[in-house]
Amino acid sequence: MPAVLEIEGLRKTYRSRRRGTRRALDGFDMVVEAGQVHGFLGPNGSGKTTTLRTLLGLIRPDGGRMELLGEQVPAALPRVAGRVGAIVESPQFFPNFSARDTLSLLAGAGDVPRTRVDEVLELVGLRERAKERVKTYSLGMKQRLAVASALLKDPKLLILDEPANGLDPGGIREMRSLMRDLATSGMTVVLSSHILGEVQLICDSVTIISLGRRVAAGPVAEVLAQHSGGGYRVRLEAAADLPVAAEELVRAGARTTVAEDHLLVQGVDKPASITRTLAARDLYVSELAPVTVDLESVFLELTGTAPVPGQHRQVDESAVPGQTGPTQGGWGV
Ligand SMILES: Nc1ncnc2c1ncn2[C@@H]1O[C@H](COP(=O)(O)OP(=O)(O)OP(=O)(O)O)[C@@H](O)[C@H]1O
Repeated sequence: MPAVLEIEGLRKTYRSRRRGTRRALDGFDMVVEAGQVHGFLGPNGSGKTTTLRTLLGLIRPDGGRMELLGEQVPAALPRVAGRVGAIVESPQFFPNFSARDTLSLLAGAGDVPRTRVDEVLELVGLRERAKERVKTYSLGMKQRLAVASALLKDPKLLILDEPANGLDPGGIREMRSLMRDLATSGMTVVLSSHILGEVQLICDSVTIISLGRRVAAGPVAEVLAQHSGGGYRVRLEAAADLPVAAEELVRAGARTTVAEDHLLVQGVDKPASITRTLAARDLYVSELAPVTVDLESVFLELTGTAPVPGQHRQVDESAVPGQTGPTQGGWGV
């Protein structure tokens, strides 16, 4: 399978008087093969958005090589832009326009035949409600409208930054089947996400980024198999004791990671040694279970941090300068 997205040694350091120097990407590599749904995973601030925005020419990198659809970017962006659809910011729509008006306007601006508007409305499941005003739409419908806008040019590659963000379980399910349908139709989909269970369900392959570097990549099953280190999930009667308990277990020789409400403990031969170590310090275990390996535990092991729901985006993230109109976040139309 040819690669439709290839990044090698990407580097980016932000320098600002107010926030000082921050190295966002530190020699990052990524490869996405054609026809896949590829999950791009990483904790808050690990460099996902910087990567996607750099690929799309919205940020200038300090070094590295990037290719989209076999052409070097940013130099070839004017040539490849028509074949890449992307949503990297929350799109803004005119609230009094309908979905059809919104897409017709974008189609007109992007030299896209009007017949494509009905096609994409059908694809994202908005045809029935296409004449209603956007302000009456649920968040899930607005997300689907955003995807529809990115699909207008019938892209070969679709890049979505946190497409399931803020959606209820029904909306997430709809987004999941939409991604799968698009991949079945031959499109390659790259989605950044912190909803790991979701990624495990819909993605063929993943790249995990931590502190601006790739820490794991490959087909989901392979990444899981390579990191089947197992271990135990440990909960305590008082969650406030987790950091102290982690210190004790590390002192006793176990590899221990602190998550929001539990510890992941690895490198112990018997679970009894965990309870014994902790009880000796008056720390009482309320639950101790072997970890079945899923993406969440691999992610935790590799990045040392649990994804925090609802905190995937930097609150201080700056807007893309110079973008106006109904789809601020849309690109490639
Ligand atoms: N405009 C900016 N100026 C200065 N630092 C920035 C800027 N944008 C991002 N950063 C910093 O660069 C690092 C990577 O941020 P980035 O937004 O790419 O991560 P992310 O993985 O997308 O995180 P999130 O999931 O929270 O959006 C973070 O330390 C962040 O604070």
